[in-house]
Amino acid sequence: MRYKIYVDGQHGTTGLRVHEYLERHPHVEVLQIDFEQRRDQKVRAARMNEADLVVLCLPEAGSREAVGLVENPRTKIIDASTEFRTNDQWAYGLPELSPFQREKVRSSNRVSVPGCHASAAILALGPLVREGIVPEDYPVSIHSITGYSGGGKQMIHDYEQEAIKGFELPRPYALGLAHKHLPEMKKFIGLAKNPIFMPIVGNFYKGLAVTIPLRADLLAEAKSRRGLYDFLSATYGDEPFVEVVDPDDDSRFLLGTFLVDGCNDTNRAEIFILGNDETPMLVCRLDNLGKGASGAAIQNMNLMLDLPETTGLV
Ligand SMILES: NC(=O)C1=CN([C@@H]2O[C@H](COP(=O)(O)OP(=O)(O)OC[C@H]3O[C@@H](n4cnc5c(N)ncnc54)[C@H](OP(=O)(O)O)[C@@H]3O)[C@@H](O)[C@H]2O)C=CC1
Ligand SMILES: CC(=O)N[C@@H](CCC(=O)OP(=O)(O)O)C(=O)O
Repeated sequence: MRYKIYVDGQHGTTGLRVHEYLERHPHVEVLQIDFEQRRDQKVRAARMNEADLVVLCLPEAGSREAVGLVENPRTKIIDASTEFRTNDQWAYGLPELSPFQREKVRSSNRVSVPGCHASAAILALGPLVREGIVPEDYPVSIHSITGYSGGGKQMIHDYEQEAIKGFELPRPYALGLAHKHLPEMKKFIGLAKNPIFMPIVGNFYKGLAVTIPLRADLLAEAKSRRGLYDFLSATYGDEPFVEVVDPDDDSRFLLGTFLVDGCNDTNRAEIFILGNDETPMLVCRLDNLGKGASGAAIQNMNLMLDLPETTGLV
């Protein structure tokens, strides 16, 4: 049996990538619309209500509107935007979030895809807060380096067509420290207050690494780098898409520097514990269009359709 899937926003950055995954997927049939019809509400609504599952790859307002067009009670929805991520009616699409989350996704018909920076931060820090090793009122500070495809069609255009002067250099943004991923980071890491978060966008297409330095003397339970590694690697066990890298493994660096593109073209996230025993530093890298968006959408789709979770993904 092949499930009918419709991708709304299929000509955008995330949508195109979801399409690429679906074309190689053995258990789905993709419902198409012409490029000219991509904003035609009637055509889109017809496809959505015909589908077993819809993937929304739209800005927030578009997602709100599209959800309202789905009348078929059997149509499941995955939304890639920020719109529903902290909405309790929706399952947060990070199956590795806790021992219960995979089942929650599997049994939900409304699932939101986590933000790319948020996915990396939650995977690295969430288990430590949940276990009480990092106190929930710890003053968490996070930075992230990301490729420009995270900014969608407009940012890709600005980099590749406009070649705006200044864009050849790394650019810190969200300078008011009010990035849109803060609510989901706070909620799903389990923090009492928002973390301080500042991302930097660089002159490369994709790849992302989030960094979270910790002060060992402020932890509720003393842990060396190796102690943190032991805890996190036991937490993620046999997870197919999350790897915790042994602190003695030096093979993944370039002349002592960190590579943010090390998980590109995969749905994987790698967690490193860098720094030292006094100041351990969690770093999580992923492909912002893989585990940070489109790959994650496919992983969730597999769960929601009761297919093997890794189908079509590496
Ligand atoms: N890029 C990334 O790394 C990530 C993106 N996301 C999220 O995914 C969503 C899509 O992002 P992204 O693909 O980057 O964005 P893009 O700007 O690249 O693409 C958005 C697509 O949505 C279409 N669209 C916009 N508004 C409407 C509407 N009202 N009705 C129908 N179609 C509409 C656009 O059509 P048109 O061609 O006419 O402009 C375009 O094809 C966003 O919510 C974003 O936050 C999530 C994680 C990562
Ligand atoms: C470079 C860049 O602008 N990146 C985006 C990340 C996009 C993302 O993860 O997803 P959502 O838009 O779905 O939250 C940003 O930081 O807002």
